[in-house]
Amino acid sequence: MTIHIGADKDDIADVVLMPGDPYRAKWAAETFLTNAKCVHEVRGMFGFTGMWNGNRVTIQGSGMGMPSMSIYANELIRDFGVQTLIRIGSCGGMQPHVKVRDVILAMTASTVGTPSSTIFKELNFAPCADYGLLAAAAEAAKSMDVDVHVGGIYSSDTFYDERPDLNKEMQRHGILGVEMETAELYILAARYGRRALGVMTVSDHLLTGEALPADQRESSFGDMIEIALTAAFA
Ligand SMILES: O=P(O)(O)O[C@H]1O[C@H](CO)[C@@H](O)[C@H]1O
Ligand SMILES: O=c1cc[nH]c(=O)[nH]1
Repeated sequence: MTIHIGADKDDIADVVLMPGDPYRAKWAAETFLTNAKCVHEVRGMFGFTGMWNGNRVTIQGSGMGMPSMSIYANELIRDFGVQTLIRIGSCGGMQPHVKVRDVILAMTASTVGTPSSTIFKELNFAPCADYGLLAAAAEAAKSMDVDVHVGGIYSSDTFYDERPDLNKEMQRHGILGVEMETAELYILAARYGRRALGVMTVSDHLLTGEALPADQRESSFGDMIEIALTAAFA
């Protein structure tokens, strides 16, 4: 049990899926897992543990933004011994060929800064996905006939952006989408020798202004969850 995760150590599986939205965690657990049990609800940031295809899985909300992700990922890794962490998030599309509801597999996550920036100082560390998870997720998406893109994403510190020039530079350099957590997840996985991947569904588009409503962001992104589960146990 930690300050932010009120579960016993045995309640958390070795594989954890992490949506930003705790209600996406609830929906995913109820939809994809058998015998899903809510293992804690500290701050309403639910954790559920259940079975998928004979494998034990936890789905734990991360909250929004890298400081929140850092708290949950640190505790999952350091206190609960979690080995595989897969973000199942939403993101904004940044390229014309990336459409709303497409799935993005984040090979890398560029940032302005993360909670870990203070330790890197002048270094520009390159946060990247675990290759095995990335390859397995790409294979799963292909076999499911999902519209998937593999490439770089941008993990922003802000949702309401006062620096539109940063998004423009990311777009100019081929970045596929923007979200707010993956870079710090990749850095923590690298630091502690764990496997991590960011799988995101495009919920809105920076070029077209399209945007899905909150209820669809919570409970309709099933393809990415199936991709994440398949990759975790490939
Ligand atoms: O839908 P989630 O997983 O929370 O992800 C995205 O949505 C939130 C912003 O609305 C940020 O957390 C961003 O990363
Ligand atoms: O962080 C996010 C998430 C979804 N859409 C965005 O534009 N940004």
